[in-house]
Amino acid sequence: MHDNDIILQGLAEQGWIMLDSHLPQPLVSQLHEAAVDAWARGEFRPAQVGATSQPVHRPSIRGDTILWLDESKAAPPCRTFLQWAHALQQYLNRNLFLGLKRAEFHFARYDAGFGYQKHFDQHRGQAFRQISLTLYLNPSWDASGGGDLVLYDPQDAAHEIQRIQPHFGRMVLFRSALIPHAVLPCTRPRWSLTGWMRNDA
Ligand SMILES: O=C(O)CCC(=O)C(=O)O
Ligand SMILES: [Fe+2]
Repeated sequence: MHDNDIILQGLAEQGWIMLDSHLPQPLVSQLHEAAVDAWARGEFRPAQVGATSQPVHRPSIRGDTILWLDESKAAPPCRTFLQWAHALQQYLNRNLFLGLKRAEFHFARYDAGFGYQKHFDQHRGQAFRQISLTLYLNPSWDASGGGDLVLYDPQDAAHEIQRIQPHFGRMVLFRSALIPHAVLPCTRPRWSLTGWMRNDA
């Protein structure tokens, strides 16, 4: 089965899917380098939580620093990634009828000791995020690094359904409205590229 079909089937039938090595390894390496370079230049900002009108910085809830990708200014590997994501968005639209209109992505870096408490990716009263996607950018990660993504049961948010280590090149997609999830605290810096496909223009 083609990888896009696997993504489609996972999202349609269980609400989430994990893939290893879906994107070419050199591209993932270049994305990692782009993230580290931008971070070293001081371009990352503390992530915030809450409604867009009054977001707040609460590192005990959400401890990452992020950099939103801007297609017009993005480095070549970021553009390649955004183009790939756009093609996937079209494919999902043709097959899942989600009415996806745009996508937004940011690099994220969790420093040692930080994670992200259990949450949904749809903000209250703003149900625009339909598909969540995270690509992990951590060369030679192992279990001692912590930082698992934990997915919980849509029917019972106390019940874990999956723990996912943030290995290099691994990608997770899930239905933003459906899957409660958390990032466990990591023990070393944890890099990712995360974003959402949305149904607003
Ligand atoms: O990095 C991850 O594994 C997930 C991050 C996340 O849940 C988010 O940014 O909303
Ligand atoms: Fe999330």
